[in-house]
Amino acid sequence: MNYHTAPRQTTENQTIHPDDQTIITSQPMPGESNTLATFPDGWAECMLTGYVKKQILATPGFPHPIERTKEPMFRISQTPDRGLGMFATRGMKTGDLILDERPMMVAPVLSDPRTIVFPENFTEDQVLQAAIYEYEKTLGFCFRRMPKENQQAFMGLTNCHQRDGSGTLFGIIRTNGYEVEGLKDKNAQEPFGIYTAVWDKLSRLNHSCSPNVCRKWNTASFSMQIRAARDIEEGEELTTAYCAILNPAAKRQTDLAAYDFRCTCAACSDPSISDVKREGFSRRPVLVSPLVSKAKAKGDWLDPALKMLADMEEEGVQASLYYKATLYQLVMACVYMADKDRTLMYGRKLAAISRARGESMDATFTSGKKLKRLPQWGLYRRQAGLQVYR
Ligand SMILES: C[S@@+](CC[C@H](N)C(=O)[O-])C[C@H]1O[C@@H](n2cnc3c(N)ncnc32)[C@H](O)[C@@H]1O
Repeated sequence: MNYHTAPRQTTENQTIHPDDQTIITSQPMPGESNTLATFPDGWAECMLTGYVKKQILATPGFPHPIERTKEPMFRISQTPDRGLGMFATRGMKTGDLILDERPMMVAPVLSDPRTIVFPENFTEDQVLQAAIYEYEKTLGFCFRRMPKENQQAFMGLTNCHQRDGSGTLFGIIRTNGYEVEGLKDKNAQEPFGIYTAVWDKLSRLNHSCSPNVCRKWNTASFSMQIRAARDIEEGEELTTAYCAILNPAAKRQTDLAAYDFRCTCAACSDPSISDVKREGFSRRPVLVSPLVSKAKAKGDWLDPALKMLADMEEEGVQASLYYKATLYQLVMACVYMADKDRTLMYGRKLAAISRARGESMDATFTSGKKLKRLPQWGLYRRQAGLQVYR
């Protein structure tokens, strides 16, 4: 594989590389003399294309410092049955920041075998093995640039791909990597052209199909944040999702096979009820503006969304986008009913889950004054209603 190793000098960031050239670079660039002690937010050794490097450097605010919590929010310790895990060291509210961390390494999810020339008589299997061998070799260059502390932390992570020919570094990446949303090659064709990253601490999060944290990548700070997806008690294990949580249990187990464990969470242990509920979450009722629909009883506007919200909370799927969408629907129904107290109550929940997801929201639904300025606020006077489709 052809690649360019960029020196760790700040001036190196001025070098323009061709879009499709693979580069090994440190980002944010710490400069040659820095160590983790003198550059405490850390940096990632990255294997990426010239195109992605340009995107990173052009991100407004890059390199923004990472955000720190006032007190430590977690510890890493042994679980009874799933190796190490992260645990809350204090009670938290939805949206609270738990950790903002820069990765140790960023690399393509898969190396693209189409960029390598193999002997014509190679079988498909030989091509795959040779591509993995080449990829492992290139990852080695990335790895050797890491500070000693990170090399040790990286090699100490779990590797559940020790017997499938993955190679040690690739095996650790496959076990511990989270996709870095936002970094994508110019002509990305998944699974090629997308990126994954490995963290010292965040890679200790175990999986749950009812996760209690949301993850959010931020290119400006070149870091991933986790925040509480619901209220969390001190001592609770912090969990994230390694797969799409609204899929049926059987599909989730198939996706999790890549991590070499069977999920035994409540939803997987008794999927008959959970599967039906989760399937329904993605077909939630739709509310239509009162201007285009006939008046209905107020309960018809609110009850389906309230029932959906309660079911989602019982299933523990607050980290799903549909939870936020249901809350938004509830807030809008309360707006159309001119029910200020309930608008603000659900508005605060909506603001908290938006914070948890790392999505900004203005104060329209959390401040009585701002709410009055919302054009929809006056619409209830027109005596219409919200049509509910099921
Ligand atoms: C990213 S690591 C998570 C941290 C890991 N427990 C450790 O000790 O480093 C992923 C590995 O943790 C284990 N794991 C994660 N979630 C699990 C779960 N819900 N049940 C059983 N094992 C799990 C599996 O061995 C999986 O391959």
